[in-house]
Amino acid sequence: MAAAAFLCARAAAPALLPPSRRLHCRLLASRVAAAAALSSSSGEGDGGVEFQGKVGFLGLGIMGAPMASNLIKAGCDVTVWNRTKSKCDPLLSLGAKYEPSPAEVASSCDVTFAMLADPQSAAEVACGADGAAEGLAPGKGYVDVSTVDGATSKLIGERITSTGASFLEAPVSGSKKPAEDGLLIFLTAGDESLYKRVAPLLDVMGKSRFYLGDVGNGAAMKLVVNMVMGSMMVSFSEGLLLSEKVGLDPNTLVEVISQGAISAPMFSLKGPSMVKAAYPTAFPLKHQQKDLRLALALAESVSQSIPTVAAANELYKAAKSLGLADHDFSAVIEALKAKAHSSQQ
Ligand SMILES: NC(=O)C1=CN([C@@H]2O[C@H](COP(=O)(O)OP(=O)(O)OC[C@H]3O[C@@H](n4cnc5c(N)ncnc54)[C@H](OP(=O)(O)O)[C@@H]3O)[C@@H](O)[C@H]2O)C=CC1
Ligand SMILES: O=CCCC(=O)O
Repeated sequence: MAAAAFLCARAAAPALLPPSRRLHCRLLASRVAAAAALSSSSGEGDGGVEFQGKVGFLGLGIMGAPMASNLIKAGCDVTVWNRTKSKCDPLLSLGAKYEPSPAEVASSCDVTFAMLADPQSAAEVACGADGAAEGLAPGKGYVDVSTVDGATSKLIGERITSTGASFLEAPVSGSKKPAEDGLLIFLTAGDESLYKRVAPLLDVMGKSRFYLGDVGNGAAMKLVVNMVMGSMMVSFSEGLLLSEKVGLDPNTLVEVISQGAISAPMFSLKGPSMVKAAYPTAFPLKHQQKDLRLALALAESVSQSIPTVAAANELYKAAKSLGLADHDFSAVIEALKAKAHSSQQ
């Protein structure tokens, strides 16, 4: 059965909240104006929207740090934890509190977000020793925004709900810059009341949110989006290299693409630095390859053939073996260059 889905753009968010709700997390200044405009029609008298409760954040990498930072800047009471403790320091300077384990964060907060690297780390932080589940209890919520497969998400969800707490999966579309700008797209599934409860927080960190039904649907949507993105990047890389080889200026190709039907922000954003063989990391190549691996398993589970993705995955694997795992995923072009070089010899 197709998942029931609904989308809420940010400006519509305050209308979801009962007028009586008094939440303690003030929205960013830019959002207060939108909230105030809506509050006059929804009956909210104070012109602001607040979240009631303390917010935990586990995992302060490229994505987690700016997301937590936006919550703090919006006035939320945020407690952080990261495996490498030093990454907490910039957040502590902004006013965050620190707890020494995921369990202690979850126990001291009403809602805890997790933004971890992969299925293994997401499961470990949620369900392992001193993991978040050990600090959860009825009335609390756990929101996993990492990109994982549906089976891992379900496993995490079962452990979380066994404590009496609620679980929402909410992977994000959008990279480092949208995370910094509070413009992510949340692909949520799981407990719908938790979804409604954390909506004001999602609206601080993102520009839109989809509720997709049962746990697993958010993970699946995210993997489908990222498998398209990973294949697009490979195709774009092939185009850049071919244009150069036949004597065209690849910068002109980037410009031509930007004006036509296949225009995409990703090409305009990454193209100019790819031409210069520079790959400043926004989305690490190792995570893109992880997502292709998970998308291939998802396709296999329903006997769907995705040969383009399978071919793209091999190139990302080759790029990893060239030592490019921590570079931006656009560095996959280097695997194509290496292939061309070895076939010339
Ligand atoms: N970067 C992007 O553009 C986007 C990424 N994503 C997804 O978001 C997630 C995070 O991505 P991103 O922030 O880029 O990744 P990073 O690699 O920058 O951060 C990964 C985080 O996971 C933590 N971590 C890794 N392994 C463990 C472990 N075994 N135990 C505890 N913590 C661990 C890291 O801790 P430590 O600091 O100690 O290493 C760090 O906090 C991934 O699932 C990714 O696919 C989704 C959308 C966009
Ligand atoms: O998972 C990473 C997604 C990156 C993006 O959407 O730009």
